[in-house]
Amino acid sequence: MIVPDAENAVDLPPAVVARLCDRRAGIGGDGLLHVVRSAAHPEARHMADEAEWFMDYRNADGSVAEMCGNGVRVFARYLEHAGHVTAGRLAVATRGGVKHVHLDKDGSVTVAMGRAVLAEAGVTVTVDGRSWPARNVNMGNPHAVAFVEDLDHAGNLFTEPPYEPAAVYPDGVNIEFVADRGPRHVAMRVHERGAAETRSCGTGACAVAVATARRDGADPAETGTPVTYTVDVLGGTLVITEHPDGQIDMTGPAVIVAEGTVDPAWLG
Ligand SMILES: N[C@@H](CCC[C@H](N)C(=O)O)C(=O)O
Repeated sequence: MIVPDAENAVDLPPAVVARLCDRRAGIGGDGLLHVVRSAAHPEARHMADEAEWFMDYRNADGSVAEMCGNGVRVFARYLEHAGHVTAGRLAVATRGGVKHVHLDKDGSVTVAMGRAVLAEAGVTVTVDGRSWPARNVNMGNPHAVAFVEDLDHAGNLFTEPPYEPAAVYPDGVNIEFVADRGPRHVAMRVHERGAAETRSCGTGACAVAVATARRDGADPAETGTPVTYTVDVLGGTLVITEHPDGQIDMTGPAVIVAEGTVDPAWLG
């Protein structure tokens, strides 16, 4: 859900965000993108020279997250739709730093996601009596990537699958389950921190692509050749390329599906 508020005048405490994102009592969403001018937001003022707009991202439960990969692509789509930018390249400020986005003429949106950080300390994730080791990948936000034979083995994902040691992720984690679909082609399901199962997670898809590449013995830093993975998510397909310098590009569609106004009395 996108809330335009250029001058940062709308108060969005966690309870209001959670209510707006509630699919029964509110509008419904996996998260909320508060669209604010960087200069008008205390957390983004230092990025204002580089990026005019700040994506103040909140998870569906009202918690704050560092980054949202799909969010930043649809954020750019909204800026174009509202006439703030034209197609082409633009910079968006996020809590994970400034991200460069390209609005392609074919309707797809590519974002330069930065580098993945892979940590040695992983966890073991358990669902319905099955356990898998999960790779620890940070994309600005934390991920645990588990390779499974069958995506159904991830269960219903209504609640967060238990993992240990819990201390590896003191701020919580997004958990991806990955199954092979073909050469450099995988499918994933995700349980997102602060949102439960979602139909796509962009930072998650990047974490999955990098973890899969390393599992497959592919490292662009070593070969000097970019590596591209197609990642199927429940909501569609994302294409992830890791370059020799570690930079990751993510491409996929971004569509605004509806617009409306919220009754301020309800919001109050
Ligand atoms: N739930 C995530 C933030 C949102 C990630 C997102 N869906 C994406 O597309 O990257 C978190 O708390 O880190």
